[in-house]
Amino acid sequence: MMKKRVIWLISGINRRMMKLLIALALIAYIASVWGTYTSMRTIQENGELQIERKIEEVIAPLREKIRDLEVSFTQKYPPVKFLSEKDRKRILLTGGAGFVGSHLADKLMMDGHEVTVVDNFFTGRKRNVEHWIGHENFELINHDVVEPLYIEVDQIYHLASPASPPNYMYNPIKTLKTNTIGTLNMLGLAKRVGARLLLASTSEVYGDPEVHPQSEEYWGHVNPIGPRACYDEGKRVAETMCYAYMKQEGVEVRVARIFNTFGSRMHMNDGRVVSNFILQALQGEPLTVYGSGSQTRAFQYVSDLVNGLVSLMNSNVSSPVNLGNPEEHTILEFARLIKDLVGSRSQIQFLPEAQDDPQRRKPDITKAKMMLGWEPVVPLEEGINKTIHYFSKELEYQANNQYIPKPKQARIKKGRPRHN
Ligand SMILES: O=C(O)[C@H]1O[C@H](OP(=O)(O)OP(=O)(O)OC[C@H]2O[C@@H](n3ccc(=O)[nH]c3=O)[C@H](O)[C@@H]2O)[C@H](O)[C@@H](O)[C@@H]1O
Repeated sequence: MMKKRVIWLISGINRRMMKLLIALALIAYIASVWGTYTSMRTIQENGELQIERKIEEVIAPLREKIRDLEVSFTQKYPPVKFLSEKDRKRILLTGGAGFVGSHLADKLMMDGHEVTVVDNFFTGRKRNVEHWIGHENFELINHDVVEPLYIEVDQIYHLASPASPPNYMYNPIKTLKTNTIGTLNMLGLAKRVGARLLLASTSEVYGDPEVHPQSEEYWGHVNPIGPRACYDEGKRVAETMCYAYMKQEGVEVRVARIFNTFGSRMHMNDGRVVSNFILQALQGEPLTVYGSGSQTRAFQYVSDLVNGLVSLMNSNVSSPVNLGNPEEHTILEFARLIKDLVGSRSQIQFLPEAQDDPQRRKPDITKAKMMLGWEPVVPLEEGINKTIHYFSKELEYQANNQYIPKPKQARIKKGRPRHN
C-alpha cells in the first residue's frame, strides 16, 4: 500500500515534471524559431539595405548627369525675345546654314520669330546653326530649293546659292538651276501662302562696272557667256523673276544687292579674298594677289549686312537696294592691311588675274541711308580683327588637318563621256 502511494507520488511528480519539461522545451523551441526568424529578418533587411545602397551608388551619378543635361538643355540657347502671336512671324530662310544665312538666322531667332532654315549643305554647314537645334522656334530642313517646298510662312529670305567665285563656278549648271528654278519655287511658295520674299541679289549684277560707284540705277556690264555668268546672269534673272511675280501676281518682293561681305563662319575653303588672305597670313604662306592688285573692293562686316537685310525686309521699298560698305581699297592695300593686323611675315605673291574680274567696285548706298536709315557701323579693322580671331580658332580646331588655300582656278566639272 505504502509502495503504491510512493509510486503514485513519484509518477505524479514525474507527470508534473514531464509537463514542465514539455512546456520548457516548447518555450525553448518557440524562442529558437523566433530567434532564427528575427535574425533572418535582420539578414534580409541588411541585404536589402545593401542592395539599395549599391543601387543608389550607381544611380546617384546618373541622376546628377540627368540634372546637368536638363540644366544645359534649358540654358544652351542664346536669349530669345518674347514676341506676341501678332508680332511673331514664321520665317523661311533658304541657305540659312551658310555664312550670311546663319548670322541672319541668329538675329531672327533672337528677335523672337519662328525660323525655318532650309539648306542643301553644298556650302552651308550644320555647325553654323547647331546652337539652335532643338529650340521650339527653330527648324532645320535638309532640302534643295531646286525642288518645290510646301510650308506655311509669312516671310521668305531667299539666300540659297553658292556666293564665292570658286564655289559657284564649280558647277555652273547647278548655280544656274539654284538661282532660276530655286527662285521660281520660292516665288511660287510666296504667291501661294501670301508671303513677302526678299531676294539676296549681288553687286555682281553690275558685272565689271563702267560706272563708279554703282548705284541701283546702273544696269550693269556683264559678260553673258563668261565664267562668272552662271552667277551674275543667274542673279539678274532671279531679280527679273521677282518683279514679274510682283507685277503679275502681286507678290511682295524685296531685292538686296549685296556687296563684298566677310566675317566669322566663312568656310576655310571659301576661296574669297578675305578668308584666303587671313588664312595665308596666319600660316605664314604667301598672300596670293590675282593680277596687279590694283582692282578695288569695298568690304562690309556681316553684322552690318544682316541688319540691312532685316531693315529692307520690313520696309516698304520694293525696288533693289545696295547693301555694302562704301570704304574702297585696292586688293594690294588690303593684303598689306591683313598682313599687318595678323602680324605675319608672309610674302605677297602675284598670280595671273582672274578672267572677267571686276576692276572697280564700290556701292553707292544713298538709297539705303535715305529709305532704310541704314548704313554700316563696323569699322574695317575691327571686322578684320574679329575674323582673324575666328580663323585662328578654326585652325586650332582643325590642328591636325590644316588647310592652306591654294591659288587655284575654279574647278570646272567636265561633261560626262557620251556612249553613243
Ligand atoms: O565677298 C562677297 O560678298 C562677294 O564675293 C564675290 O565677288 P568677288 O568680289 O570676286 O570676291 P573675291 O573672290 O573675294 O575677290 C575679290 C578680289 O580679290 C581678288 N583675289 C581673290 C582671292 C585671292 O586669293 N586673291 C585675290 O587677289 C579677286 O581676283 C578679286 O579681284 C562674289 O561673287 C559675290 O557674290 C559676293 O557678293
